[in-house]
Amino acid sequence: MQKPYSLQVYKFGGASVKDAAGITNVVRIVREHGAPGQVLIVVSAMGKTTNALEEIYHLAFNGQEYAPKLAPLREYHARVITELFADDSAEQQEVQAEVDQLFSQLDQQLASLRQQQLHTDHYDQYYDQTVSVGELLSTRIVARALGAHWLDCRPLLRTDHTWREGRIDWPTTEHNVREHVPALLQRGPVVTQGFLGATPNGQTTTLGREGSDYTAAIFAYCLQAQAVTIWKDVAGLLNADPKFFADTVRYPEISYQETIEMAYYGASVIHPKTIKPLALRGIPLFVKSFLNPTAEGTRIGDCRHGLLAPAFIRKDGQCLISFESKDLTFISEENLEVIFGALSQARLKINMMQNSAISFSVCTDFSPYRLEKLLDLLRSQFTIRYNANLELYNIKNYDGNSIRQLTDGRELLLEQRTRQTFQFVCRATPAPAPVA
Ligand SMILES: Nc1ncnc2c1ncn2[C@@H]1O[C@H](COP(=O)(O)OP(=O)(O)O)[C@@H](O)[C@H]1O
Ligand SMILES: N[C@@H](CC(=O)OP(=O)(O)O)C(=O)O
Repeated sequence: MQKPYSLQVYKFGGASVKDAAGITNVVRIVREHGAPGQVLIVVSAMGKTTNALEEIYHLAFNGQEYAPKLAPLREYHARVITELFADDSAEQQEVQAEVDQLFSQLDQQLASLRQQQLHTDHYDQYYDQTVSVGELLSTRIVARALGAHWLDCRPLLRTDHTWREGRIDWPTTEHNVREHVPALLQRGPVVTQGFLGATPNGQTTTLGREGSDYTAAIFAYCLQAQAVTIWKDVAGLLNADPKFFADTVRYPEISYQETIEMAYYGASVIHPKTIKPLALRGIPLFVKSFLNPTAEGTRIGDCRHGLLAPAFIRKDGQCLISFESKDLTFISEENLEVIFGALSQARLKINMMQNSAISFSVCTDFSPYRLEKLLDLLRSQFTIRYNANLELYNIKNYDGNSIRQLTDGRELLLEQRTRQTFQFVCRATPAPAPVA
């Protein structure tokens, strides 16, 4: 397909903009290592800001004191601004004023939430209105440091009302992006927020934790970009998370299909929804190191390759839930329909499942609110037991050796294998050091 714009989309995550030195490095990458042509830069909240906002929001929602947690976040942003811009310069004052305004609005919102004592059904909706401020803050600072145009992505990225996991309305989003963004790009680099969208009536939504990679893919799809580069603190897409596994190997090139599966199973380096829009328009995705921007990294695209080194994917914070019929009746299609319906209503995603004659087990991400909702829906019909604080491991392209490396010494609570993937759930313990 003819690409009308020679556009690169860059995505910088929280780790790359965690402090003033990081933001200076981002500016250097865009200026010195950027490809010729236009560039759209998608930025996440600084460092662990989203986690901090989640905690602050949780306190306010539950009527608790949040101010002692909000103050350090405000100071953190102010410190970065002080270090990044010349003392008393106009740009320092302007960006500080923008950030002050966002913090004041946030404080008002939190104070009102704290008073209201809303039902937990509203938790996800107000979460989006609150936690989204992290990206508004970071992009104000990064845009100013780059001398780039700041773009509020929310009026463009239209979603439905699925709070915390807004589903993109593609035709409207594509129309909006194509109508507004090309003219801005002609004038220079544009900085916008990852992770955010908005409903038709303008309420902010978020796209799921770590969703900024997906935002980069959405813009790239709509604008038919040449490529997307996500800048990470690792050398590329590796066969395991180096924070938990020793001797990892980098994939220099890997197909969309392999990557989508790794991301789906929980390789947190790429948000799982990122790949599909890029694959649909044949846009390559580069994973590169912001610590070593000239290094090769990984190219993800429409390619063929031989057998890859086994990939080890670990997902923590898991919960194994077992349902048993109360009267020893078999787990039938009718029972499964009820269970699946309740899981969907409670917004619990199945990561692995298995059934036997009178019992059905699912492994999901642990969320106390959602689990409580599921129990409310099903406890009259089933005996339900669950274990939390578990880990789910997937070995893609496994062999006997890789299975032994990971399973030896562990008590497996659930296990399954297909031709390409070996999966198991076990209790959380320090991970062994396999690979290579
Ligand atoms: N297969 C993998 N290859 C590389 N990194 C991985 C992999 N799986 C998990 N990771 C983790 O992903 C991290 C980078 O992703 P993330 O922290 O989400 O980046 P950012 O927030 O900056 O976008 C790495 O530091 C690494 O610990
Ligand atoms: N800030 C959001 C969105 C995101 O994608 O962040 P990061 O790129 O740092 O993973 C989060 O932490 O979930």
